[in-house]
Parts: sequence; C-alpha cells; structure tokens
Amino acid sequence: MTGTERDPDGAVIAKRADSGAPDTGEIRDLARAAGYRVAGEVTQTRKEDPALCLGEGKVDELARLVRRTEAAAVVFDNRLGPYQTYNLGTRLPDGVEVLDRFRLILDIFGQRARTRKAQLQVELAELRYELPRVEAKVSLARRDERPGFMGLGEYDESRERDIKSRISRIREELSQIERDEEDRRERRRESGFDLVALAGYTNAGKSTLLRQLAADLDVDENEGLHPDLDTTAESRDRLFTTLGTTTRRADMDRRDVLVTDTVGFISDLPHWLVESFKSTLDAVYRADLVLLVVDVSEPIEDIREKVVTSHDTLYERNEAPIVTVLNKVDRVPEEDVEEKAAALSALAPYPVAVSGTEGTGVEDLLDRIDRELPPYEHERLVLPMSDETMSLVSWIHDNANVNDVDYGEQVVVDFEARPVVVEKSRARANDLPAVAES
Ligand SMILES: Nc1nc2c(ncn2[C@@H]2O[C@H](COP(=O)(O)OP(=O)(O)OP(=O)(O)O)[C@@H](O)[C@H]2O)c(=O)[nH]1
Ligand SMILES: [Mg+2]
Repeated sequence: MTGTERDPDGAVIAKRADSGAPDTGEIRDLARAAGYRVAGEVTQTRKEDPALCLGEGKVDELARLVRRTEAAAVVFDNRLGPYQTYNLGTRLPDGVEVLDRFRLILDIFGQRARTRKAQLQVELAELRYELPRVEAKVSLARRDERPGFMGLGEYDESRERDIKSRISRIREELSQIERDEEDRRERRRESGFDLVALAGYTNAGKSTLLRQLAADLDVDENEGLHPDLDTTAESRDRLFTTLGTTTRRADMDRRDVLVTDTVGFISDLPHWLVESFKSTLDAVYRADLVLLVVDVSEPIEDIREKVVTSHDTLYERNEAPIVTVLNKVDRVPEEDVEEKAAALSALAPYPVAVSGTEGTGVEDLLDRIDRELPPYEHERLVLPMSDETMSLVSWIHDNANVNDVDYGEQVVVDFEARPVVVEKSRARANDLPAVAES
C-alpha cells in the first residue's frame, strides 16, 4: 500500500510507560488538536527498548493496526530518539509518518502561528528538533554506505550547516523582538499600568477568563492608546487554542491594569521547546502579578500534576507573585471545590474560585488583584500656575487617581498612583519653573 491510499487524517496512538497503566488521554487530545482522527492505540508497560521504544512484538502489533486502519501517522506520547524514529519507520508500511509528542506539539504550533514572532519561534523549535536528527542521518549514511545514501549524506551535511546558521539568525531577530517588547512593557508601566499575566495549563480557561476581566467598553479607546491591544481571545475546548499573546485593559475602578493572555503550559516539554517560546512567556515572567489558572473540574491528581508543571515552567524566571485561580467552579459542587482547595493548600495557598463562563467570583478576583499589586502612593504637589503646569496636571489625570485639584495662586494636585508615576510627576514638577512643593 502506498501513502496516498492511507487515510490522511487517521492516526494510531502509541505509548510506553515504565510502570502503571499508560494513560493516553492527553496525547489523544493533542492528536485531535493537530487535526487527526484517532484510529486506535497500542500501549505497553515495560522498560524502554533502545532501538524501537516498544518491544518487538508490540511494534508488530502496531504495524498490523496501522495496516488495518489505513492510518497515515503513528503518534507516540514518548520522546523518540532519531534512531528509534528511523527504525520504527522501517517496520511500518511505506509512507506512514512517525511522530513523537514534541513533533506533534510543533505541528500544532505551526498550524496556529499567525504573527511573525510565533512563526519564528516555531521555526526555531523545528530546527532545534531537526538538528540532532540530521546529524544522526549523516552518521547513519556514512555507516550504511548504501549506494545513493552517500549522496543524501553529503546533502545532509550542508543541511546541518544551513540549520545552524538559520538558528543563529532567528535567535537574533527574536532577541530584537524581545527587546522591543520589554521597552513596551516599561512604557506601559511608566504610563501607570500594572501588568497582570494569565498563565496555566493549556485548556484551563485563560482566554475565557480574560474576556471576563476585560473592560469590553474600553477596548476602542484602548486601541487608540495601544494599537497592539487585541480585541479577541479565542476560547475552544481544544489544547493550545492560544499561541501568541493578547493584552486587554481590565475592568477596575481604582487602577489601570493590563491583562495578558498567552500560550498554555503542558507537561514533558523538553527544555529547547520551552526556550524557543521564551519571548512569548516573557509576558508572564515579567508581569507584576501572575494569575495561575487551574481547571478545578478535573480529578485532584491531574490538577496537582498540572499545578506542578506550571510551577516548574514558571520557576526559574518568574519574578512576580502568583495567585492561583480555581476556574470552572460551575462544573463542581461547592464542597468539592473546598476539598480540592484544601488538598492543594501547600502548592497553591489562598486560591480564588471563579467561573470564567458564568462570571462567578470575578469581582473577588479583581479585588484580590488590587490587593496583590504594589499599593498606590499618595502625593500632593503644589505647582505654579502656568501652561506647563496645566499640561502636567492633565498628564497626572491620565495616569493617576486624582483626589482633588485646587486652582488658586498656585495649583495643588492631590492624587494616588503607582510609585513610578509618582516619581515621574515629581521629576516633571521639579523641572517646572519656580516650583514649590509641600
Ligand atoms: N464549564 C466551564 N467551562 C469553561 C470555563 N472556562 C473555560 N471553559 C471552557 O474550557 C475550554 C478552554 O477554554 P479556553 O479559555 O480556550 O482555555 P485556555 O486556557 O485559553 O486554553 P489554551 O489557549 O488552549 O491554552 C473552552 O471550551 C471553554 O469554554 C468555566 O468557567 N466553566
Ligand atoms: Mg487560550
């Protein structure tokens, strides 16, 4: 049978576990997120076979299942080395693609990448995935010395060089993007915004929650101020719906807060893959506060694992305090939410319970955000009456909560704002001609 006669959407799942029954729930969801129809599965509990991952007999079973279902792909939940991928390919019908968990995640990311940054990140991750495989092919080709294979080997050696130089060019372009984004975050802070980021396992409900937190009416006004603010944050019951970042202004009376939604976390990601998405995750790492969103409707063991994965992903770089948000409370009886919160108390103290779809608990969450962010400072400036002063007063109105402005011989402005805004207004006041300060 040739590749063209196979069902192009069909995939057979394969998974090996060292001990216990292999759980294929997540890899099935991932396969579906990539657009496959799951045609069947083969699992095995045993030590890793260095050549084939699974045992010989299991691989024969896998090949029979692939033949019967006419699936075009085999998706392993395990990490496959280059040699294992190659060997498995020789045991399966011609034209069947062998993917491991990371290759599959890369395919999903590739399908979702819309922005220049996302496309570069996907390409970087793909090249970093491909590099050791090309190196393996080169050495296999040398060893095999099959006619025709040597030519391929030479081709692959130049491919190896191309990959390396492309990787360094992409890295340069991405670090420029990172610098631009860092500048933008600083500008936003200087103009009085606190930056809050939504983080959490994929499908926890981050994008849904963003819509609840955001001030819909403000979006248009926002767009003029910050042309990069998006108005949409798609939600779907599918893994990795969100790949880039979406930032919106939160609906808060006392503060100006920007909330950023971003790519979800997943377990067992190799370091290089997380690294490739660093500039997207910077929105989380460099926030003033992180909301770690958890799907509380899942079994407690799954929740615990996902919280641990999220903490691991945040751990090295995150600089901000973390508030855990137990989402989807509408799907769970109240007692269960309390029980799960108690079971998680060591990992996630004082969580806030919400429903992103129904809006329950969202007010509590906004209050909590207000309390966790650095407190506003109070300031009272006495300024001379002049045109420059008028423009400073209007800047203070834009960036602070003004309690009172008194226009007499002098102008007295009483306000509260983020410390950086207070500092900046003092500096600007000092630059005014003949300023008096109380
Ligand atoms: N019942 C219920 N479903 C919810 C709630 N919040 C989100 N969902 C559903 O959960 C699914 C995932 O929601 P998203 O908001 O896309 O999740 P996400 O964390 O942004 O996911 P990724 O972008 O894939 O990382 C969607 O089908 C939502 O409708 C909730 O509070 N209750
Ligand atoms: Mg999302």
